[in-house]
Amino acid sequence: MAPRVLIADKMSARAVDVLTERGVEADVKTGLDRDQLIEIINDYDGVIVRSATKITEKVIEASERLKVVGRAGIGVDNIDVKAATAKGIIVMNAPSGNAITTAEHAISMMMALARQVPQANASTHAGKWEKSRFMGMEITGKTLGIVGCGNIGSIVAERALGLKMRVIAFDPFLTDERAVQLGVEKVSLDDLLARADIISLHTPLTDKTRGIIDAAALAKTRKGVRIINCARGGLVVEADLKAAIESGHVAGAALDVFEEEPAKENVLFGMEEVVCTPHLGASTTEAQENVAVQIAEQVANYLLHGAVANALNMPSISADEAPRLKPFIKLAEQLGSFAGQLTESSIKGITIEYAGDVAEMNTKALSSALLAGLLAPILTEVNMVNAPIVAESRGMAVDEVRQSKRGVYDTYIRLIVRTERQQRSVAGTVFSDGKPRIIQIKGINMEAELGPHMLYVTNEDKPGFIGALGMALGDGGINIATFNLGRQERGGDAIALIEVDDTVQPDLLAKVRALPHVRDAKFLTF
Ligand SMILES: NC(=O)C1=CN([C@@H]2O[C@H](COP(=O)(O)OP(=O)(O)OC[C@H]3O[C@@H](n4cnc5c(N)ncnc54)[C@H](O)[C@@H]3O)[C@@H](O)[C@H]2O)C=CC1
Ligand SMILES: O=C(O)CCC(=O)C(=O)O
Repeated sequence: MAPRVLIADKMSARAVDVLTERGVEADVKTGLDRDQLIEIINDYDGVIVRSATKITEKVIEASERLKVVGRAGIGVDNIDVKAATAKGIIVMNAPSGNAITTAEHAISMMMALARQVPQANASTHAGKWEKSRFMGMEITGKTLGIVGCGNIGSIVAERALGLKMRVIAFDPFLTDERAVQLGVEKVSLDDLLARADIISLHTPLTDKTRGIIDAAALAKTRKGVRIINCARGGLVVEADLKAAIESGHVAGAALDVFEEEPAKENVLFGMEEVVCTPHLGASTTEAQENVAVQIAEQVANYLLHGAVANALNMPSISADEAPRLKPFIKLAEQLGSFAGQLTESSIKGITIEYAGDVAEMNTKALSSALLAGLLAPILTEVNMVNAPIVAESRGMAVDEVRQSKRGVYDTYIRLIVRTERQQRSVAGTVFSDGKPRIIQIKGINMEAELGPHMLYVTNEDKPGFIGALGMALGDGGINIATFNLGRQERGGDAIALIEVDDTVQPDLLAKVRALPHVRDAKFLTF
């Protein structure tokens, strides 16, 4: 029986052509509400969506037959990837097809803002001929500040340079070499805020970028600054932006994305200085055809041949090696994620040491899993398939070293990350219970299992530290699940890796950092 795929959002008809040409049955049913989708999802092996249809946990739960969810675009915010992963459903996206179009939308928004095109259009249509009302700003020679210089941000930079703008960029993971290649000046966020005439956002929405443009950030900007957001709604605190426009500090804003979408109501609606579009960044015929063809090909290849491309949650491993490799894949991802969550400047290179038995396994898959773990806290869409290419395109040197067993462990993986500022190392192994353990951090031995919520503290080995830390966490209502300690030598550098039952909020983390003998503390999730 031919596999069946549901196309649940409006997209280029080429998606249907590609599926049917390859022998996959395709049904187009758009505008379904949650219950309607739940009712029919069991009839399909695959579903392809854009951003309107939400593939929630409930939809995933209702599907016994579903094997793959395809996103005709980049962001997968509308898909519960965690729930899909838990059920063994692959989630794929089409990561590059709409980047140019979205960058062009950001440039259009900048022009519309600079010359008040939408407002002047409405006024002219109303027969007002208000020639003196609309005084614009010339773009040439102005400074554009790009926050997030990845696929889309770098295309915006290239276009802006063509418009004779000066381009500065803040992206902690932009290397000096790439900045030179693009012709942009790499700056700190504070520097960007202080210097830019126009700020354009192009980062994913992560814990670090949520609210990156808030009242505090806006207070650091030049009077008359203009803000553009064609990335994700939560990057800008909308109430703070409204206040800054009302005070006259911010001259205007152009927004394609909103904290809540579809945005039928919003605090910024109705403001003369604000230009809005309804998440149209990727809406061109060309981009929609690119992403529809790409995702249809990927979904068909998976359903017909088991080939995996651009999957966010699936390693490419053969059926034979899967059982043995699986716990080491998890270990590799955890080592990468541990280092990735701690890294705050651009990664120059990494070394992955495979020692003992693991050196004989599919280290390509392991290195991909490790890179995906390392880059996931930093980039929008990284998966085991694309992580090595992403690392390479960012000038990150990856060395693999295989060696025979050394020390007390039969086999282990060690990751060494070199950034512009420092070198960090973390090693782990898989015990006979099949569970990964961290066995060394920064050369300090320990044995720790990583849970969903971890607190990582670096400190001086001094009496009283553990009691004070336990007390601070207790006062903050945080229960400790496991407590793992290691130190270089008596009184020297020490680390604590603590599994806690709940999220450690930033104010409590600040209290932990302020404890005597503590050097730093980070909250990590796995
Ligand atoms: N409006 C629309 O219709 C569309 C919106 N998008 C959105 O645009 C955004 C960017 O997409 P891509 O360029 O493809 O992603 P990308 O992953 O290629 O680039 C993101 C960049 O942000 C940087 N970054 C990460 N954390 C940062 C931080 N804390 N501060 C500064 N920079 C940081 C990364 O280093 C990376 O260079 C995504 O949120 C995506 O979902 C994408 C397509 C269409
Ligand atoms: O499909 C769309 O219109 C939205 C595109 C988007 O936001 C994305 O690809 O991340």
